[in-house]
Amino acid sequence: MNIQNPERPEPAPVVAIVGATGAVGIELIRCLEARDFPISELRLLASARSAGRRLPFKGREVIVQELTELSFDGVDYAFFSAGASISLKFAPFAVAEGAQVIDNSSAFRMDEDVPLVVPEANAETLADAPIVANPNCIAAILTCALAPLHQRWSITRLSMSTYQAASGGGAEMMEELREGTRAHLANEDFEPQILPHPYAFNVFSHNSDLDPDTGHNGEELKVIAETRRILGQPKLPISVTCIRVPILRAHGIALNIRFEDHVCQDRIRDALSDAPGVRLVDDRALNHFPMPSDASGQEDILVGRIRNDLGDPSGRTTSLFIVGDQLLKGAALNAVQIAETLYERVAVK
Ligand SMILES: NC(=O)C1=CN([C@@H]2O[C@H](COP(=O)(O)OP(=O)(O)OC[C@H]3O[C@@H](n4cnc5c(N)ncnc54)[C@H](OP(=O)(O)O)[C@@H]3O)[C@@H](O)[C@H]2O)C=CC1
Ligand SMILES: N[C@@H](CC(=O)OP(=O)(O)O)C(=O)O
Repeated sequence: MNIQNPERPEPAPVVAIVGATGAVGIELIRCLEARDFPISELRLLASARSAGRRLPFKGREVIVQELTELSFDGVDYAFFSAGASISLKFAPFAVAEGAQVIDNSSAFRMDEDVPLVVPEANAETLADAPIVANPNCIAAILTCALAPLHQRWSITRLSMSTYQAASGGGAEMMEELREGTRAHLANEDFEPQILPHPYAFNVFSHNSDLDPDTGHNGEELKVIAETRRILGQPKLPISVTCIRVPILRAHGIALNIRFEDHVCQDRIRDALSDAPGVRLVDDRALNHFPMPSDASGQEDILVGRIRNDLGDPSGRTTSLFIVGDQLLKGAALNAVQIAETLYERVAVK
């Protein structure tokens, strides 16, 4: 398939997506199309189960191929979105073929040689490196919303609880929520397959493995480590509790930010209202604040409920609520923004 864009330098890149049939993979295809990323060939890769499936791209259908070690011949950009073990095994083959890897999994995020990038927060760290990592979805949404504050004022502590949607767990978890809800409403038995608990009309601790020493789950530990790395503050105190909620799509974060000094709420509002990738939703009169139903399918992170934390008598803590579609800014959109920046660099050389 040749889809040449006459506005861009030739030849346009060959792009591969590993995990193209997954929740993130499908959004990657949509993002590449919506943002008109220059592509001469789109190679869609997944497991043998999906080989032969057809997925739409720019008014055509692209046939999904089984991922193998030989899948990366001639590939310029390889987006990996099929889990850490697949990235660890196959990214080296993509790199060996000269491809730029942009990895959505957790495989390389804490590797010092691999930039971990949210363009709004730390674009300056996007060095030329064969693999660039896309953060955990909560870390990406959080740091995108924090960037305009972090760039102006010194943050000395973060404390948060998350409200994580089914989409964070992929296509099968979304299906489990749909099916579990349908069965619950029909008063039928339903045995969860993906999650350890009934999902419909329920709320529980994030399903990642618990660390026996700290009692934190894997998601919480990733949020702490990755947020510190993206903000360039390796010792920033962060308290986090990650919770799974029965929402199909878009994660919420109830957040308290402590600054070094008092920062007036109007200045915080001003900083957020001008920030790229952020939309202020903070209407006290209408009690309208960020919601997953407003954030789903949107590129922007919604931020609101901005107020002084009355629990901190020093007046240095601000409370707010963030909601972002983690399939977009937490994954596909962020990855495509990284690729766009890298491609622009190549194009001007
Ligand atoms: N969901 C989210 O919000 C976020 C996810 N991520 C990361 O992105 C990755 C994908 O997540 P998500 O899309 O949600 O997951 P899904 O379960 O929805 O999709 C998984 C994808 O991986 C493919 N896959 C699985 N096993 C293999 C294999 N052996 N060989 C080739 N392809 C395989 C699947 O193909 P098939 O259909 O053939 O089984 C499918 O395309 C994960 O690493 C996740 O941690 C990162 C940030 C946010
Ligand atoms: N763990 C997130 C999704 C995600 O970002 O995963 P990972 O950090 O493994 O890529 C969720 O369950 O909602």
